[in-house]
Amino acid sequence: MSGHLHAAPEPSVTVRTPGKVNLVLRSGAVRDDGYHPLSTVFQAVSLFEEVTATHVAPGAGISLTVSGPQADVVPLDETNLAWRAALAVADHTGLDADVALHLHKGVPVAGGMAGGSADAAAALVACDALWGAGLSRHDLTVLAAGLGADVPFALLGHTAVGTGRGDVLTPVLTRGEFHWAFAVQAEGLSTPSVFARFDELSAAGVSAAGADRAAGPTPLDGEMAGGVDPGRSPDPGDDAELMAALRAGDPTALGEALHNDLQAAALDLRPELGQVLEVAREAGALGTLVSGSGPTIAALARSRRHALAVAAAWTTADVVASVWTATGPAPGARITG
Ligand SMILES: C[C@@](CO)(OP(=O)(O)O)[C@H](O)COP(=O)(O)OP(=O)(O)OC[C@H]1O[C@@H](n2ccc(N)nc2=O)[C@H](O)[C@@H]1O
Ligand SMILES: Nc1ncnc2c1ncn2[C@@H]1O[C@H](COP(=O)(O)OP(=O)(O)O)[C@@H](O)[C@H]1O
Repeated sequence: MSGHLHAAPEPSVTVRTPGKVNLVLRSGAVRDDGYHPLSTVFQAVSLFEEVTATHVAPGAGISLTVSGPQADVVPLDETNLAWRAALAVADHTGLDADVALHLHKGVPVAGGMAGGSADAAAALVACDALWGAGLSRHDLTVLAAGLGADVPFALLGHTAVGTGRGDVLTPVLTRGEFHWAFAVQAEGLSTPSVFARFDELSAAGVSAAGADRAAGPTPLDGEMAGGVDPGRSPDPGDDAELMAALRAGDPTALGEALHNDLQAAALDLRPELGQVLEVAREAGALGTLVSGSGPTIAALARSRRHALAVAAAWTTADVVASVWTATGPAPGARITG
């Protein structure tokens, strides 16, 4: 007896996407559309979001559930970026937006590590696969950029330069594995409010290096003065030393090249972050900085063991809500089940 073998439609698809740290973030003056021109280097780290998309009855619409350590502070309605991602796939393809989404959150919420963006990227890939939409990588990237400046990077992963709003990506060659410790605060910071404070500080002529100095001496002092320059778009060519450190897999050189123009604004809004930076430096971190718009503090360590020692120093000093360790770079969106 012979017959056609039909692959049974998958009842659900699970996609894993990484959180990120910005190794360098330089911002120009705010544009007319409210966005800032950026020159940033993203590194994906091994803290992952997992989004499962499951078939539901036709006409059932979108539903959303969330699990993980901070699930209670994640919106469960159409403001959730994963929900918006499912709608974007349906709108683009003309398919019905019928899906049950479950998010398992492994990235700190509102911490400057782009967990919501990672959910959006995962939901794009999961809905595309579940519905058999057959979107190209290019289609997915365009939809991702429409959802948020950070979303295309969560698709791509690894390490990449971001220009434009941070959504125009160029992959960066790196060697080896870098070890990170992350200090997470009880309350997140809103990205627009940090950019708004950045604008105010820029207008007042306060440089990023000035705020860093207030939190203690750093190898970046002097070198980064004038990092806030509202007069021009930032130039990725400024980061040759960082690129060389990544290519060589040299964590000491990478630590010295870390820089974030939004750090002054985040420290201004949360002065207590100065102590978190200080504790990491005392624990021998190779470099420290605010991750993205904060308030998470990222510390680059010599090894996995050293990352754990930095995390332990934060816990002992009682200056954080939770500590996380991870390695980078990590891969972008992957279907895992
Ligand atoms: C600061 C960064 C650094 O990687 O990350 P987070 O710290 O949020 O993770 C990103 O630029 C955030 O990207 P994302 O969170 O996707 O931003 P979006 O949702 O597109 O924009 C939210 C708001 O942030 C501000 N914004 C964002 C990106 C940008 N290049 N300029 C901006 O001024 C705008 O006020 C915008 O309305
Ligand atoms: N899937 C999601 N996960 C977390 N937060 C989300 C999500 N969708 C929308 N949000 C909203 O976006 C805000 C910032 O989200 P998140 O991506 O975690 O931080 P950040 O932008 O600092 O990297 C949250 O406070 C929440 O209100």
